[in-house]
Order: sequence, then structure tokens, then C-alpha cells
Amino acid sequence: MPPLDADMPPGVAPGVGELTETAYAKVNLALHVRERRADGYHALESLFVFAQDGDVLTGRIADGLSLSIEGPFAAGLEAGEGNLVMKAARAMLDHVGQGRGAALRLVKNLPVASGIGGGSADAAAALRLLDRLWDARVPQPELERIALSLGSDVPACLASTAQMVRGRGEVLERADLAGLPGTPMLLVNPGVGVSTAQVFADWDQVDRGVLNASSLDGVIADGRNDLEPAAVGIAPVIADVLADLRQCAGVRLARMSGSGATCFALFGTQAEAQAAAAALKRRRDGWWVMETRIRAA
Ligand SMILES: C[C@](O)(CO)[C@H](O)COP(=O)(O)OP(=O)(O)OC[C@H]1O[C@@H](n2ccc(N)nc2=O)[C@H](O)[C@@H]1O
Ligand SMILES: Nc1ncnc2c1ncn2[C@@H]1O[C@H](COP(=O)(O)OP(=O)(O)OP(=O)(O)O)[C@@H](O)[C@H]1O
Repeated sequence: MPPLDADMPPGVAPGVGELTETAYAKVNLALHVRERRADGYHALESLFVFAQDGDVLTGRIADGLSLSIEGPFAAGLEAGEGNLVMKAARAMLDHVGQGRGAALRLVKNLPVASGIGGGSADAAAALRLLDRLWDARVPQPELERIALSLGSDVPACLASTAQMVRGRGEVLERADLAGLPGTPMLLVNPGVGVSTAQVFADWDQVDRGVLNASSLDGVIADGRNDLEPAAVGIAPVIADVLADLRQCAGVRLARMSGSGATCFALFGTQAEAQAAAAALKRRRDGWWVMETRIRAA
């Protein structure tokens, strides 16, 4: 009998001895860029939420480490040592001691380099999965330290709950905003990749002020994604995505996530989100459209 797995997403049947983790898509509901730091990174203030869907990682005990990748966005993604799943596994081995192994399988459902943190979410899912698979019981602060060594967004992806994120991504504060969990959401990517480093380099260096994330209405009314103009400059089709989303019936907020090109829209009801998804798929050949909800904390 395969083990019962509380985190198992629908449609994924684990094999004998396999564990499964979802790598939830990250969405920056607002992203304020405050300043360029001496280390070259930018100080951010961002309200992170997570979709209830994403990539799916499964793993079982094996000799050595291996990774295979399948799914709609598997093409072009290397499964070697450069993959963030492998980097996460190596970092775990460094911590818990060599001599353990795992055969990992990634179903890549999220577009790569698209502002929804797929690679970061995969790395965090690998840390959670291997901690369970190897019964390593790494204390949470240690896991968070390993996570930050893998990327700015990986600590937030570890918990995959709504969080106010500051600094480079290492200062996390739980954000239990009323009205967030379960909110119907569309993620839309027009099929272009944009480089995060390039978008930051093109930011106009104007500090437009703090993010007040005390209520969802406040984040909708006063929040921004300060990287939107730079990303639109690199990939003008992002402006078309935002215009399309903003004219959908029932939309409460449409904004770009991270450094783009993926944009998101929040809806009042699931029926409105479904209708918007169907219309976009009809009208825009080649755009990726995912209908989901904000994951509950
Ligand atoms: C902008 C966000 O999407 C917000 O969630 C993320 O912080 C980006 O995280 P990421 O894709 O993992 O990016 P990283 O690999 O950390 O950074 C890529 C490059 O983007 C720039 N970068 C990134 C994050 C940051 N706070 N300041 C930056 O200036 C740096 O040039 C860095 O070399
Ligand atoms: N498992 C992985 N999934 C996606 N990208 C990966 C993975 N492993 C390594 N990478 C590399 O990491 C880079 C960033 O990918 P990712 O999908 O996380 O970007 P992103 O969505 O723009 O992230 P962010 O929202 O944090 O800016 C890509 O250039 C890709 O080649």
C-alpha cells in the first residue's frame, strides 16, 4: 500500500514509498522596491501569497541523488546539478550528513523565470520533502537558513502561507489578512521570459514609499508593483495582459507578480474567474492561464 499522504494533490498517484509535496506558485500581491543596497540587491517590501496549485515533487529513498522532470514546462529545464531541486538536495545532504539518497520526480506545471517563483518553490518543496523522507527533523531556523542560501524567495516558499516579506527576502512576518484565503485567482503569462536581474537594473530608482499591508482593501488601493514599468519596457506584451485582466467582469485587482512576466487577477467569485479564464483562452492563443485560489494559511 502506498503511504497516505495528506499533502497529495489530486491527480498525482504516488508509488510505493513515495512522498509528495506541492511547490505552490508564489504571487507578490504588492511589491515595493525601497532602495538599492550596498551588496547590489534591492531592499523590498512585499506581500507574498501562494496559489493552492503549482509544481509537484515526488521522491523515494534511493542510492544517490537523481532528478527527472516531466510536465508542460519541462522542456529546456536541466535536471542536472544546476536545478534548484538538486541544489536544495545537496544543501540538505551537507546539513544532515552524506550517505543518504533520493530519486526525485518533478512535474513542472509553472512557467520558468516568470515571476511566480517556480524554482524557489521547487527548492522549498525539496527541503520539506527530504526532511520527511529522510526523517531528518532539521529545526525550522536551520531549514530557513538553508532556504535563504538557495535564493531570496525560498524562505517564504518554505511556509507557503501569506507573509509580509522585507529585506532581500529574509525578514518574514505572517500576514493573516481577512478575505485572502480561498480568493479566486487567475495567473496569466503571455509566453515571454524576462530576466529578474535585467528588470531590477531597469528600475527607475525612485523610492515610492512604504507598503501598508494591514488590510486587503489597503493593499488593493495603495499597493503597487514597482517593477511593472521596467518589465513592460522589456516585454511590452505585459501591458496587454494587464489591460485584458482589468476589463474582466468581477476583477478586484490585476497586477504583475515579482519581476514578471506573469500577472495575476483576484476575483469576487469562482464563476467570474472561470468566465475570465475561458474568455482569455479563447482570445489569446499561446498565453498560459491558470485558474486557482489563494492558499489558506
Ligand atoms: C523580485 C522577486 O520576484 C520578489 O518575490 C524575487 O525577490 C526575485 O527572486 P529570484 O528570482 O530568486 O532572484 P535572485 O536569484 O535572488 O536574484 C536575481 C537578480 O535579481 C536582482 N535582485 C533580486 C532580488 C532583490 N531583492 N534585488 C535584486 O536586485 C539581482 O540582480 C539578482 O542577482
Ligand atoms: N526547478 C526549477 N524550476 C524553475 N527554474 C529553475 C529550476 N531550477 C533552476 N532554475 C533556474 O532558475 C531561474 C529562475 O526560475 P524561476 O522560475 O524561479 O523564476 P521566477 O519565477 O522569475 O522567480 P521570481 O518570482 O523569484 O523572480 C531560471 O532561469 C531557471 O533556469
